[in-house]
Amino acid sequence: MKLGINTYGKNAINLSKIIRHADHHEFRQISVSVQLTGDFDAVHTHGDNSTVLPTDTQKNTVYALAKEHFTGTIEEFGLHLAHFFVTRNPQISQARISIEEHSWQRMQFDGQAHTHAFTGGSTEKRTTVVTQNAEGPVVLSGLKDLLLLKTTDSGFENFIQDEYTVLKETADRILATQCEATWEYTATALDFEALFQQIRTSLLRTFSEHKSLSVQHTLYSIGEKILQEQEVVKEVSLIMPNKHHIPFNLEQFGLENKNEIFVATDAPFGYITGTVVRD
Ligand SMILES: O=c1[nH]c(=O)c2[nH]c(=O)[nH]c2[nH]1
Repeated sequence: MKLGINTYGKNAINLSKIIRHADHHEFRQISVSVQLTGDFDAVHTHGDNSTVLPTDTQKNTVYALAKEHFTGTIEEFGLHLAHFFVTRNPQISQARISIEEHSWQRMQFDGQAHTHAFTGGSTEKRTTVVTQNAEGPVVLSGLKDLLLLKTTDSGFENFIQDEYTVLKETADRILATQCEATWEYTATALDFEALFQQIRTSLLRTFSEHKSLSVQHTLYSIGEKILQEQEVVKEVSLIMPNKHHIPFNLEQFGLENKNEIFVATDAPFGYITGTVVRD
């Protein structure tokens, strides 16, 4: 017997930061997960902890480095953390830093941005996964739990009809999803803030404008557009569950449902995933 693939680290390190400017505050809230890979055979086979950087220390390192180094994007902070763990510990061959950022919006009153009060509650999170090993760092960025819905320009027709098919073809349905998108960058010295905003806007624009023949069709179109617009993106992966909205049967009450009244169902749901790559 021998040890196979193994990793260890601290998950869900919950960190908030106030960045205090003279006339206003910024507020950031992130969750960081550290996953380390390396030569840890003796740790497992002999209980030899001499090479173990405790997960508690990993957590403390994240808080301590946040003071100086979490000043910009989560990608930059992830790059700093991954570099720190790999360069200080020869036994660690790879550090993988995952960060999710919660969205807090500054309150606005009469067109004036409040200096230190925010609203939260949006499900959407910005994400990054930075992996550093002997080949250098790689940055994947993305977003998750972005709720999207459109009320037309979506249909689903011409699918297989067999003895178990009851689904009606439709040329006009609600398209709704809880989108997760991840894209891989080809470089690490990038304006991650500007790129994120451009890619997110592109995703929303394609979702809204696309004449969708299926979720799969829209997924591909979103990925294709991002790759056309952004040279520094190598590939785009999307997870787009189909959040079904089923027309409610009003005929039982002598009423006609002109595609106006629906029941949103939680489960089961269609689960559509795909990666769009360059040729
Ligand atoms: O966009 C869709 N893709 C499917 O594969 C599918 N299957 C289904 O029942 N409804 C849908 N909708």
